[in-house]
Amino acid sequence: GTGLVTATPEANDVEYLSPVTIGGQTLNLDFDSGSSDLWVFNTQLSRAATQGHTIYDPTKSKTFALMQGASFQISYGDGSGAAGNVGTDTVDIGGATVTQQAVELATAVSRSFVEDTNNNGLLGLAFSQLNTIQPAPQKTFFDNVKSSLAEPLFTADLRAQAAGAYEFGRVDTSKFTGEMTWVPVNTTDGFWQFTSEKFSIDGGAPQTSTAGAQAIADTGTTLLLADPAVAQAYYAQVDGAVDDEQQGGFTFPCNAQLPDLQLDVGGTMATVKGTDINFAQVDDQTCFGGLQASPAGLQIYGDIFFKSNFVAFNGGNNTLGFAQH
Ligand SMILES: O=C(CCCl)NNC1=[NH+]CCN1
Repeated sequence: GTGLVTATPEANDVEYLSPVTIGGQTLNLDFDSGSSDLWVFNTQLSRAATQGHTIYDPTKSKTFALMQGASFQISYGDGSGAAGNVGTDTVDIGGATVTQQAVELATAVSRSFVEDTNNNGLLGLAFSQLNTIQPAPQKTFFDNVKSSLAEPLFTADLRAQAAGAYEFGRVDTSKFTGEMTWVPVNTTDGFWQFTSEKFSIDGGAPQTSTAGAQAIADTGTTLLLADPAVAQAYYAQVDGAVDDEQQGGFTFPCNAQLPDLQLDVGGTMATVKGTDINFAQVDDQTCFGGLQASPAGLQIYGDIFFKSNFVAFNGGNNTLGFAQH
């Protein structure tokens, strides 16, 4: 089978939310290819924490079962996190269905999740080895649904300030232009990880940032966090750009002409449109860059990258497909 859901951007495209039906109850969740837990806001959380949120009530589901003695605790690259207990229930995403999917019920969530009232939980789409359930890690929705899909893959079609889609089981070739390039994924760390060591600016001469530099395809991260050499070289081409510690990264005059950026994905260059690199206004003249330096050694290609690139995640042969859209 297949499954298709809309991916609706929040303000400033900070994240994208998609409807998921759990035991007959539909919540909007953030699909996150950079983590591997499915957790939801639910009736166990305090009234203060759930104010404004849509919550899952396991007592109202005919198909819910508690996973005795199981718990989870997750923290994300941005410092946010959640923890709680675990059950199983029937999970449906646009027609693709898993019975007895591990559904993690938060009993504590960090402030940023409480404040983001459109976000009612996360659905992890990285590899199951990263699942945080104890005493025994559980499989992601994609791992569970994969064998029932027409093709063992899902695609992310995220758009700048417009509705996009996640699709399970097929590559809709009408969603992109040109050819799709497939690259091998290194699953050792549990991410959709690939080599990305070259870059060019506005189609200029390719430069190497760091030999062997790795990147992950991460729909759960808002920005494009690249090797510091990439960010330095890019903003050197933008008049008035500065690395502003107070703002927490590179800013530039909002009327700046932003060049396109090419990044290699497993050896083939993918383009990130300059227009997508203007992330958000931070004061009347100043804008904050969608491209920033990655703090760790790992590059994290988040939603900014996906706005220019349609990406297919193939769990059958552990490859990633990229195409401009
Ligand atoms: O945690 C990460 C980075 C993995 Cl290296 N991505 N996923 C995510 N979910 C919420 C914030 N960020």
